Amino acid sequence: MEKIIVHGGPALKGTVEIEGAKNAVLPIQAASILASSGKLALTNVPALSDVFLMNKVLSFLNVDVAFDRDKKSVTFDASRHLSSEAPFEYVSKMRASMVVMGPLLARVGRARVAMPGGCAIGSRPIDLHLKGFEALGATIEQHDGYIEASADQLTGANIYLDFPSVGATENIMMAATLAKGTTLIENVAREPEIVDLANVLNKMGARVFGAGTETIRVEGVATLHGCEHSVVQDRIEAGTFMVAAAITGGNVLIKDAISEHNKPLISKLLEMGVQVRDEVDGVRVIGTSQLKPVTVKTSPHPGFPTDMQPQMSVLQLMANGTSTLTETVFENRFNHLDELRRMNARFTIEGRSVALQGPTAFNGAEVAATDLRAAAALVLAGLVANGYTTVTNLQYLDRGYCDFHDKLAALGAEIERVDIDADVRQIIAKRQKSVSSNLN
Ligand SMILES: CC(=O)N[C@H]1[C@@H](OP(=O)(O)OP(=O)(O)OC[C@H]2O[C@@H](n3ccc(=O)[nH]c3=O)[C@H](O)[C@@H]2O)O[C@H](CO)[C@@H](O)[C@@H]1O
Ligand SMILES: C=C(OP(=O)(O)O)C(=O)O
Repeated sequence: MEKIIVHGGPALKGTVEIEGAKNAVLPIQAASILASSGKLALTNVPALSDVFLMNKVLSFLNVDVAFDRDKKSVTFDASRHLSSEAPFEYVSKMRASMVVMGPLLARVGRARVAMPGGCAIGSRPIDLHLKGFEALGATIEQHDGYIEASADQLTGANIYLDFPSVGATENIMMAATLAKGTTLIENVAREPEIVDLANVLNKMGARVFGAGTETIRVEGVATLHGCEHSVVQDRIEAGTFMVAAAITGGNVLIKDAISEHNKPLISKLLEMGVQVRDEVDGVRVIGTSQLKPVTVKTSPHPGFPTDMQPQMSVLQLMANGTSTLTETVFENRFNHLDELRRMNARFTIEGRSVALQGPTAFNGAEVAATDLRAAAALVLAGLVANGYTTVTNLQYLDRGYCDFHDKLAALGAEIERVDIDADVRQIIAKRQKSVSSNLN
């Protein structure tokens, strides 16, 4: 078992590099299915467990996948005959593998995908994805824990999403690229990752208009081909390092971060008294010892991102006074707070809101991550806690952060990642060696 051990104290200083966005690359990987000729060649690909898993799903579907970790690149060739089934083994591990469904329907005319379950942060239904496919003319059936969608030829339609779901927008947009006629999708998600996906689809020969606004229009084309693309920077990783700089009273340049993508977070940091400024090669964040309390409410982009909520709660707990935080996107995304309580955090939850009582003198403790951003939040609290904090369940962290502890250590944090089992194996091996040398 691996653990991160962090000793609180040092103010972070220096420059940190950000990877390509997990939430952009995953649907773009799935989009490779749409290319019946040529290769889709991606650069700025983060080495994350979710990215590896999506590569496995695509290989299973008979897409040829070549990943180069050193070059941070991956190439997909989907020109062969493709299979249409994404089994439970994958979908249960990563909900985002659902986004193969739209591309499969469009390219193969059939998709059989294991029904995704909920996860720690919420029940996460997929009704909007399915309604969209049905509107495009697909027949949807559910058997033995699988969703089966089929259509000889998808046909353009007008679709209104009840909620601007990121995954549903991506799935429907991809399905519509090869549909006959025009599809109008209203009340869509407007996240930067949607824009990145639309850019790739257009490079592949699709005709997608309006990504980044509330309405997307897709004019169907007959076929799509490969292309080259560099994945957009990860605004959530960038935001996490912004909070790390702010929380420790540090001075950090987040290289190549796009401030436009992090406006809602930056606006809250400024309100708290943190200095944030655009520089030629990124965004600089300079902390303050006098953090002011703020009110934060998550909502779909361009609102405050739910994926920054757990990290933000740690910063709010450091402010001089009571802050409030309301989670409107997921129904169960306060799990990290119970762990933070073990580190001395004081708060009161009422429904979807929490009153966070600052300032907090965090104490080091043994804590366990419950999900991806909870893992990051616990490490952040450890950066300012008295003594040592040990964070376990790092499989969650690895879904979305690459070399997180190394990047923090390079900024001056006293942090280490240890493999307890490897240490135990080493101790046993050493003992065995000394026993055998005593016997000789
Ligand atoms: C891989 C990826 O990009 N993940 C992101 C994506 O997840 P994901 O695409 O799953 O998130 P959605 O935007 O779809 O979900 C938002 C809300 O809508 C609900 N909903 C969604 C679909 C549906 O058919 N029915 C329904 O009720 C969900 O339960 C949730 O409460 O957007 C989330 C919201 O910004 C982020 O937290 C995730 O990091
Ligand atoms: C919730 C997240 O991701 P996913 O939708 O992949 O679970 C996240 O990135 O914080």
